[in-house]
Amino acid sequence: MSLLVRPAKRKLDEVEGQERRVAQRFDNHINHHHHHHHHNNNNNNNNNNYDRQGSRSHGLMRSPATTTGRSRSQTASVDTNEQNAFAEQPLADRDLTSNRASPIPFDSPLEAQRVFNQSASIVLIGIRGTGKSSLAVILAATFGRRLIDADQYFEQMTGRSRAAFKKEYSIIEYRQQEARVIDSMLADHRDGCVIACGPGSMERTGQRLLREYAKTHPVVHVVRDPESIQAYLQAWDTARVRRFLELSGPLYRACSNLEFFNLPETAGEDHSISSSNSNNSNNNHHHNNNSSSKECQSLDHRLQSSTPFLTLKRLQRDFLRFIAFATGNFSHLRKQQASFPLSLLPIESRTYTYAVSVPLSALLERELDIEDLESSSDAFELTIDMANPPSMQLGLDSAFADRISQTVSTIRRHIIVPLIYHVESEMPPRSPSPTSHGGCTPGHARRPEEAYMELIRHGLRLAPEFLTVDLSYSDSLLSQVIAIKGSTRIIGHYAGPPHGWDEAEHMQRYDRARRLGCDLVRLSQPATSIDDNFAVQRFRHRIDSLPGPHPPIIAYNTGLLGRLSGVYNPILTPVTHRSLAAGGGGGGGGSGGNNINGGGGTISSELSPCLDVQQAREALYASFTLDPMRFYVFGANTTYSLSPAMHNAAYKLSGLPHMYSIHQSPTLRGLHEIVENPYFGGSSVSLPYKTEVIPLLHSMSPHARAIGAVNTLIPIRHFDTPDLPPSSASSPSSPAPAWLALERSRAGPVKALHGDNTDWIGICNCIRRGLSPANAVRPATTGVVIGAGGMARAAVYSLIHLGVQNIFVHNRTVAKAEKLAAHYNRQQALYPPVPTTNKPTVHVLPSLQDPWPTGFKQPTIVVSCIVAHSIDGQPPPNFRMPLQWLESPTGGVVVDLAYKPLNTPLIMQMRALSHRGWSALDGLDVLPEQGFAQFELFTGRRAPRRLMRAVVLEEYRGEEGQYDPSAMRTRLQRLDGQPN
Ligand SMILES: O=C1C[C@@](O)(C(=O)O)C[C@@H](O)[C@@H]1O
Repeated sequence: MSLLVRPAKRKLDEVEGQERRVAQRFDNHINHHHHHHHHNNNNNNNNNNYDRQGSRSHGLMRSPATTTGRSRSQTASVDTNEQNAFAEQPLADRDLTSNRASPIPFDSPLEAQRVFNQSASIVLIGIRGTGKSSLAVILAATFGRRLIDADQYFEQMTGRSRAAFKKEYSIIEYRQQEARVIDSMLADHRDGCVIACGPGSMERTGQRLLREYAKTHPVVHVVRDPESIQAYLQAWDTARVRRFLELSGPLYRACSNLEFFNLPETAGEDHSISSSNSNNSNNNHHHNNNSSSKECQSLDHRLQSSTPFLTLKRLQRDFLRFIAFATGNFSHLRKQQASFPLSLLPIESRTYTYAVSVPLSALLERELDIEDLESSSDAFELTIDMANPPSMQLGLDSAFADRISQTVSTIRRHIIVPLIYHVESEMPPRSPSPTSHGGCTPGHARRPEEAYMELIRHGLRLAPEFLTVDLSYSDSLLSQVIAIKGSTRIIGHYAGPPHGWDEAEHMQRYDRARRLGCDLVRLSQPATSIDDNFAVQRFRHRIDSLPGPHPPIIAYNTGLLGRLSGVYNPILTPVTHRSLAAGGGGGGGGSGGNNINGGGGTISSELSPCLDVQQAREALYASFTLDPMRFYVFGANTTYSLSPAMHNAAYKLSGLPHMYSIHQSPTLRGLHEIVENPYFGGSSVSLPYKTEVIPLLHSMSPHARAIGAVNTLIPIRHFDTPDLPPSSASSPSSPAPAWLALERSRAGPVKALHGDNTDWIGICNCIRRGLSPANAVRPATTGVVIGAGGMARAAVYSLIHLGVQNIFVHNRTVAKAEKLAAHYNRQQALYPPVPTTNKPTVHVLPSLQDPWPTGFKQPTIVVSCIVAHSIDGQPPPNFRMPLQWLESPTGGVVVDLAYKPLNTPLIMQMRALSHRGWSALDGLDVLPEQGFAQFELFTGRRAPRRLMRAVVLEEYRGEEGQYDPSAMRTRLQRLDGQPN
């Protein structure tokens, strides 16, 4: 049949050609996005790029102007099939509810194993306006995958757009053609691609093929809030979008095995910038050039740096993390995890870890601060404590599913610890269906298997690190869950009535969970007496002494009487948080035993935790299980150090009785005084001892060794520890040494010292934060480091870690720069994970008058490591970047390590270039970032990041003691949702 157009060779070549354009599209896309949010802001970089590419039909997000243009041309010919969601003719409600909008009735839910080949193509599906295309571009650019857009593919294959095709042929012919196109699109691109499918691909054949594909490939349903979708589409109203989302949800969910909620960009900087610009656009239509640049200057002043082009940063981070969890491929994530040494250890290998347990109902009903909830706990447990609202559709209510997805995305944006997804097996009291089973709190009914399973299935789609499954359900349900767990680890969970830990029942339950394949087992029951706390300890010991490998056990008593066992349960004890206590105040005890917050269909339970992290930690120290330790910053001149304030505040918030103080000494010998103290916990090392201290060390981390400088000292108390890394340990990319997991808070004589370096982590994170997606590191990326001391060495190492292959060093004394370059060029062999083709090279830039070296791209990363204040009467160096090194068309990021003063000539220079895409970060940005890792190394606990940042900004005093609280507050707000 002539209708089934065979793809012409040339057309196919064009499709192939897309690959090469990905990077370009990415840059371009960033600008689109920027325009979209800040279209009145003439401050935009890269207008050329935008104009050059703007007319091409990418199906990417567009500026409002192009959006309107596109939707008009598109809708002119779109048929009435509801699956083409956003037709010009608004759909009548009748159309929306007609059964044609519902999924074809698959007889069973999609039971994909969610275990994928590493190179398996990733498919993104979703209605229009959810951001599939941006996400596809992010994935393609990050992993060098080929990008295929289903609508474009249709056009390449048939020589016509969908719309044109439908005009020319009958709807039946169109559907046949579409079936053929999607079949070849999926089948011919099974590996190495990112495939973005809009509503046009959701014809019946498409649904069937996608379902099939989802058995072996990640098929991600992309969801977004109706407001953002509406704003993007500029069509319909929000209520209608919402209804459409609800109706189409089941269809998309039936054809996908994963789900990502694309959060709106409203927080922090982006919000403040776009809102002030929109005011502007109303009033100053004619001279918006002027006013918007003025506006930007004043914003600039307030924000210290204006960074609208960083809009997609959070989305990029969120989505890449999601993909890592979803596919179980962590190689990309691992680099980021180096920022948090504890991330490199399996959580069950650490002792006394606590999971803050947060009910969904509380998150939906109240304004809770997720970073605050997470701070200092070791995992975040979301408990689904609400019933699935009755819905017209069978299965999980679409709007409820959206809310769960949105909540999970929001949590993940703010946390760095693992996420546990837990569905309460009990139904809220007013629910119908009172099928009672053993194991329930009296007065509550257990969720019916199918209702429970729906929520579990949905949870697995969100790829949490852990998911609990209630052991009171049948073997067949448990096996089903374990069969589709993918990369998620399953905690077999049972919270039952008091039975006695010495009786056979709990052991049988544990054995059953183990037999079925649970990765961990969690058992609890209310305590009826203090003695129950010792009984559970005996039970745990019995499990620990079982022969052979067996899943770790989490066992504790609930209720006020059971708190002691919660403190001593070694891994992942569920705990509550002060801010969840109903009346506030009163700590965990106040919320004692029940967590209800005024009904609302939530579950009240005596099984909710009634202990918080601080209380648990305090109990460990008060009972002499752990010891209060002493920490220091050691240097020749550390009087102004902000580290004591930063660390002490963090200890306090985390319930750690440690103390951090300044230890100043004119010689290295001063170190002995602090190390001799049996309570010595560790020390920051300041100038000038970062390299001098090396000969005193027993061992060094691979990072510190590669850099040749140390800023963190950790005491070694047990040489016999088998895990202790020998000095010549692992490569720089290897996981953290297991001894990190050992309890760090135990006093005793110090036998030796271990050295690490976290300065490079601080620099790395600041670069990452300031680098726009358009400047993502590629083989041609270059960076400049100013200075040649210990910090400069750390800076070069950061660039190497980020994958920069050509690093240029400038120093006033050229010989020192040459020494630094030689240090790294010599130890090339130290980077086994870097393929031989892209070993980094460090070059020297002898003079600021020189042109930028030919053959190299202009730098997009600059790190300045020179002190900006006068030392010993010497004038400050007043460094500025030579203009001929600042010609990067996409700007870049500057990190200036100085913080006295904050506004160095370099920072001022770069801030003035923000309209060209430059962002600037200073010493106050770097200090907390290196401090988080240090805190983890010192304490074996997660650092309360927001608090540490806040303390640094609050305690900072400029050269003359001046302090600008509002500027500092703004800086802090900008950091929301940027945990790394
Ligand atoms: O360089 C510094 C600054 C510091 O020494 C301080 O004085 O706060 C703390 C160190 O951890 C860090 O490497």
